[in-house]
Amino acid sequence: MAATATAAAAHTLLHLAAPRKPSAGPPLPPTTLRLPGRRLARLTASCSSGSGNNSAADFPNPNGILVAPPSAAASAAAASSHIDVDVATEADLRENGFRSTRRTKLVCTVGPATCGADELEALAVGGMNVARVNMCHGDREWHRGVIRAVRRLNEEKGFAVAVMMDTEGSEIHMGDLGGAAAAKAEDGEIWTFSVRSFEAPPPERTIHVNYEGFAEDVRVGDELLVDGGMARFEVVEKLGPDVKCRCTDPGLLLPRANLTFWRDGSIVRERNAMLPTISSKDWLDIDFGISEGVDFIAVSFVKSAEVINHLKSYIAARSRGSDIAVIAKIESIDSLKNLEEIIRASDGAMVARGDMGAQIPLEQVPSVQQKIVKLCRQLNKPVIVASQLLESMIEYPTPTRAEVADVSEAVRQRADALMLSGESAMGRYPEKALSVLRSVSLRIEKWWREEKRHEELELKDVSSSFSDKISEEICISAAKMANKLEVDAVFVYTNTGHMASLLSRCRPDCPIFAFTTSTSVRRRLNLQWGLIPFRLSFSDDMESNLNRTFSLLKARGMIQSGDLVIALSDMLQSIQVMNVP
Ligand SMILES: Nc1ncnc2c1ncn2[C@@H]1O[C@H](COP(=O)(O)OP(=O)(O)OP(=O)(O)O)[C@@H](O)[C@H]1O
Ligand SMILES: CC(=O)C(=O)O
Ligand SMILES: [K+]
Ligand SMILES: [Mg+2]
Repeated sequence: MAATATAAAAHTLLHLAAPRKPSAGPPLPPTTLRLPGRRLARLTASCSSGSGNNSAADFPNPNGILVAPPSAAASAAAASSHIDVDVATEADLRENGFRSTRRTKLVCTVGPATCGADELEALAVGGMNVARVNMCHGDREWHRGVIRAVRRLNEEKGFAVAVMMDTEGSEIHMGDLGGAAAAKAEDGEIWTFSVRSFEAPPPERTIHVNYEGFAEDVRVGDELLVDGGMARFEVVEKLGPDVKCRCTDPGLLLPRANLTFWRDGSIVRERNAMLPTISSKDWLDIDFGISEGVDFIAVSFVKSAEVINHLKSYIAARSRGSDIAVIAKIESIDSLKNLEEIIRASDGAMVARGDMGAQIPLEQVPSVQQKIVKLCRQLNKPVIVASQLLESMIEYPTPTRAEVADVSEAVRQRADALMLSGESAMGRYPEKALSVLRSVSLRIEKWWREEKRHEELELKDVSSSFSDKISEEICISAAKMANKLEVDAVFVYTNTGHMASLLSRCRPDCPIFAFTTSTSVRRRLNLQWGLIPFRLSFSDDMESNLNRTFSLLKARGMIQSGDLVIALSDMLQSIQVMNVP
């Protein structure tokens, strides 16, 4: 790896054998920090004449983001066919400048409000990194349509949206209300909860329950909570398969809402705990997900690491060389008991606050969230904070102050990703909700950097092999150097994505450009904090990789001469600091 430094570039190689402190290397040119954002914003504002490859991003959309018109995107892609970057990320780069691109990733649940091609495209343009489909709702044909529409969007319009399939899991929930959007339960009303199946629509004030042991297990006097307390009932009478309940807290019943029952102030779980985490229907859904090539499978109501290991071997056996990542949803008491082993076994985790809030007292949810986010970062697993982030936006076009504060806190905790549920699945303002997540993330991330609140989080060793340990130490050092030298970006060349995730774990001040040869690794990296994934074919020769990357990115106006960059690769295990020639 001879450093054939270009005359213009100060080029430092830090070899492992003879490590030198960054300050001991040849002097770097003064770090005149550029503001590529301003430069590019000006450029794009005036480049309708089409200055070279920059003409790809000239369209202000209603969200104020610059997007490529399809034809220009296609021609830009053809012009630099060796590097792929998501068009929405490229727009973010141009709008905000690359030091200020959004680091927090955004997951949107797709539902009836967003399953059309235009709505999906609007979400992709608005910054959706991952589209989630929830197998609790809709049938496989519906989900197939959504997954294929996302793939088409990626292929035809240049996005890199990943797909997450979320399993139904076998917790107790209500039926689908015979197609009604919701039902209202009023104080004092008597409702029947029954294990009978009904022809749609069910009789008035009657709710189907999916759990056969329900009528056996509840007792008169038990409290029945819908969606963790959105409505509350008391069991007054048992009549064979029917359970009569009086509404004690009025509320809205949504299709397939989760049910829990409580006795003497504790949740009743004996039989519930016997249900398998992955039901037969879930296995069929998983087969479906594998055959449709989803990027992530999120497992609902995980209880132990065992089920994650089982699923991972199942996926490996069903699809050799598959890149499907398994996300553990932390939403049950058992998952909290076995938290560390579950997260270690998984490829990532979700703080599923909806069901979690039905199983533990609500006031414990915030501290549990913080604990899970921290632990995931320690163990180098991406973590998603989910549910009710902007709940009021299901109906209203602006969030409450409290919701904005909640989103800010998740961003401040440096969670990898935030998720929309009902807001994007069936709300009235999916795009607005997404744009609130985007703008709050950007603002809080900027505030954090300006305040230089580098939290002194001591990162524990996560690697088992010596070679992985070297990678880990390189990433920690590179992130420290990046902050101290105020570099513009870290470039990482990675085949598996591992080195990119180790860098993301350090949460450096600058963005991380992650180059990988595989489209599926690239989509998977979309869930991780601060990573800007590119697809690029590269070789073992770092010198030529760098030169090629520089010229490709320069041609697209994404970097310019003089930008200060740290480059890493998982082939060479080296750190290089250089200015873009
Ligand atoms: N594919 C779909 N078809 C119809 N409605 C949907 C669909 N996906 C989501 N929804 C609606 O959006 C709401 C929120 O969706 P989401 O899947 O995030 O929530 P959830 O059902 O509470 O999640 P989970 O079951 O994983 O805990 C659902 O309650 C449902 O009403
Ligand atoms: C997302 C989810 O499953 C929950 O919050 O319960
Ligand atoms: K689910
Ligand atoms: Mg849930």
